[in-house]
Amino acid sequence: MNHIKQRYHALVAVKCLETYDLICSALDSMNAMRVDSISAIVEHTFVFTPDIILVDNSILADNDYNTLSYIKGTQKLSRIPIIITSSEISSRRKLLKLPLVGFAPNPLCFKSLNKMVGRYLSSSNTRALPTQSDYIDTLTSLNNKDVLKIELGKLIKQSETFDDPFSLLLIDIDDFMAFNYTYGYHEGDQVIRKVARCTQLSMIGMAGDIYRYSGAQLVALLTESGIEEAELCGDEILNKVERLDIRNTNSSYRKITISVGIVTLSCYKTISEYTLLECANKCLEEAKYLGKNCFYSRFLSPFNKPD
Ligand SMILES: Nc1nc2c(ncn2[C@@H]2O[C@H](COP(=O)(O)OP(=O)(O)OP(=O)(O)O)[C@@H](O)[C@H]2O)c(=O)[nH]1
Repeated sequence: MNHIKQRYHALVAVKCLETYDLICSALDSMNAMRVDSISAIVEHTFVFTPDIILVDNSILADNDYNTLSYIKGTQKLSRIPIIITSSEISSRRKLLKLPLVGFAPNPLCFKSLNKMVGRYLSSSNTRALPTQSDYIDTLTSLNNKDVLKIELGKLIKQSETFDDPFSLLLIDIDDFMAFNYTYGYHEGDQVIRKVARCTQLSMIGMAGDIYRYSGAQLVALLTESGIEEAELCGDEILNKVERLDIRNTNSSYRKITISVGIVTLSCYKTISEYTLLECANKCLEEAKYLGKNCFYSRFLSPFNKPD
C-alpha cells in the first residue's frame, strides 16, 4: 500500500443498516465508510480514494446515474470498481458501458458479493508504489498538496537561514458548494481549471509556484516576495477571476469570485508548515468575513507572531 493511501478502503452507499452489514461482511477485513447518497460519495472521494465503492440500488435516483458516470470519468477514480446491488441490468445499460462497474446478483447474498468484490479488486489493478503522477493533480495539472508541504518546508528553512522573505497565498473559490449544486460538478471542475489558469497568468515573471491545496483551494508560493508584491499578485488574481465573468446566481456578485488569505514571512525562526497554513486560513476567513471577492494579508516576523 502506498503512502497516499488513506483511512478507508471501501465506500458503501446504503440506506438500510442490514444491507450495510451484509456488504461489510463481504468486504472481509476492509475498513468501510458508510454514506447515504451518491453526492456524499462525490464529496468523500474528493478527500480520499477508496479501493472499492459499493452502492445499494435502493438509494439510486435517475439523475444519480450521471453522477456515477462523473465519478468514473474522473481520472483519479476511473480504476476504482463500483458494484451496484441490483440485477436489473436492462435499465442500467449506460452504466455497464463504464469500466469496472458491476451489478451484484439479486437477492444479495454474502457469498456471491464476496466473490465479486475479490474479482473486481484484482482486475482493477489497485494502486502500486507512488509515481511522479501521484504528485500531480490530474484536474489542474498543478503540483498537489504533498509537493506543497515539501516546498514549504524548504522555504521555511531558507528563510530561517538567509532571512529571505516569502509569501503564501491561499485562494478559495467563493460559494462553490452552491455552484456545484446549481450547475453540476463538471462545470465546477471547469471553474477550478480556469481559476488555476488565472493564478498562473498572474504569476508570470514572479518567482514561485502554484499548488492544488484541496477541493476548491489553491496555494501560490511566492519566493523572494515581500508583502507588497504578494498583495499586488493577490489583487491581480482577484481581478482576472472576476473578469472571467462566470455566472453564479448563488453569489451576491452574481458571478464566480475568489477570496485570498495572504501571509508573508520574514526573518521568522522556527515556524511549522502547519502554523503557516493555519495563519493563511485565518486570513482567508477574514477575507470571507469582509464580504468575499477580496484578500486579507498578514506579515509575520519575530515581532509579529501568529496568535
Ligand atoms: N466540481 C468540483 N467540486 C469540488 C472539488 N473538490 C471540492 N469540491 C467542492 O467544493 C465545495 C467547497 O465548498 P466550501 O468551500 O465548503 O464552501 P463554499 O460554498 O465555497 O462557501 P465559502 O467558502 O464560504 O464561499 C464543496 O461543495 C466540495 O464538494 C472538485 O474537484 N470539483
